Amino acid sequence: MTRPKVFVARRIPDEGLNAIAAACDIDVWPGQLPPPPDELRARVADCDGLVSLLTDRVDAALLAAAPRLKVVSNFAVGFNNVDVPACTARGVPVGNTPGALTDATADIAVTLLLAAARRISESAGDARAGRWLTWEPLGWLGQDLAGRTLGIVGMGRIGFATAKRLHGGWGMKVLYTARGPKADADRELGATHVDLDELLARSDYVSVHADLNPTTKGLFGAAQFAKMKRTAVFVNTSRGPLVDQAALAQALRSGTVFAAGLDVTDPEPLPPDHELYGLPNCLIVPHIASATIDTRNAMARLCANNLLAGVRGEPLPNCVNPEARKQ
Ligand SMILES: NC(=O)C1=CN([C@@H]2O[C@H](COP(=O)(O)OP(=O)(O)OC[C@H]3O[C@@H](n4cnc5c(N)ncnc54)[C@H](OP(=O)(O)O)[C@@H]3O)[C@@H](O)[C@H]2O)C=CC1
Ligand SMILES: O=CC(=O)O
Repeated sequence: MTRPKVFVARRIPDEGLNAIAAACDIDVWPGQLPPPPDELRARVADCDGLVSLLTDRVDAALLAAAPRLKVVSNFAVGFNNVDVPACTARGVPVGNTPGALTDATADIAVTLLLAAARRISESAGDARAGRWLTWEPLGWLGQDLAGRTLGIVGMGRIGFATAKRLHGGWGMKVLYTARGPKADADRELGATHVDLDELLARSDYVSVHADLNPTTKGLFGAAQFAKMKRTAVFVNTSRGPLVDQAALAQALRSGTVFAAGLDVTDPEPLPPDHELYGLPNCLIVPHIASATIDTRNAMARLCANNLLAGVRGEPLPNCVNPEARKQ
């Protein structure tokens, strides 16, 4: 019996790779950088399965180049890099890795929020550069967290985990947006579902967790930053395109908002000369929210399970388009 052929678009942890290799012939892209689109298309041409990363665009052109493709297993919970309707139309199920990275991502949201509020990046840079001259009564003053109001934009898995940490640890009051009220957040965190304008006006901290979709692209522009408190801290661990970065830079420069912490930008990587890097009240880390050893191993296991189910024609354990199997 011929073994399924699978292209893995980057080296992922061995726990996932070995499970796939035990059942399939695998071709692993060896580069640190993603395969260019034409190379990706060429590599999947005779494949039954694809392991894609959030840096790989899976679109109609790729599907057309891969007539045998039975499954796309995305090594991420976000799947905005995949044209899901095109996959569904071709009958190709798309897998993702929900839950495995919820805690790690919520930890980074809290880290960014605390670090931006307390000016950690700026003050550490000053210390390293010899600008720590004495204990300063008015130096490096930041914002408190205890008892303040947290606004969660997108109360899904990661939004909830972030709110739980900040409500439980710092007694923060929680406001949130989502497409509807969330009974667990209301019950467990005493949270309140509000519209975005109210959330922006009332929150001391705004943490963004909504997925990138047509309703969230460009959700944060100059008008939204203007509605926030001048003492507010803005955190984004979701996706860069939710934010108009020029508007954010202007808001940070002018003191319209106090500080920002970003794990995601648009584009990624952000060019080293980008204006946001020049702002002392903007802390940027390179999309590391799921980057712990255990989390990446857990993602690799979920990713392999999705891939293997797909090449066998079985339902994926975590599928974003289960309707694809009916095509
Ligand atoms: N930086 C990183 O490394 C990581 C980033 N991520 C990002 O975080 C995102 C969220 O992940 P996860 O929590 O697991 O996903 P979920 O699907 O559980 O949460 C997404 C939430 O966004 C809400 N939402 C969608 N559109 C809107 C809108 N217009 N206004 C308000 N809320 C909206 C959804 O609301 P509803 O429930 O009502 O539909 C849902 O609750 C991922 O899609 C990914 O982009 C995830 C992991 C790591
Ligand atoms: O950004 C990471 C993801 O898993 O989504």
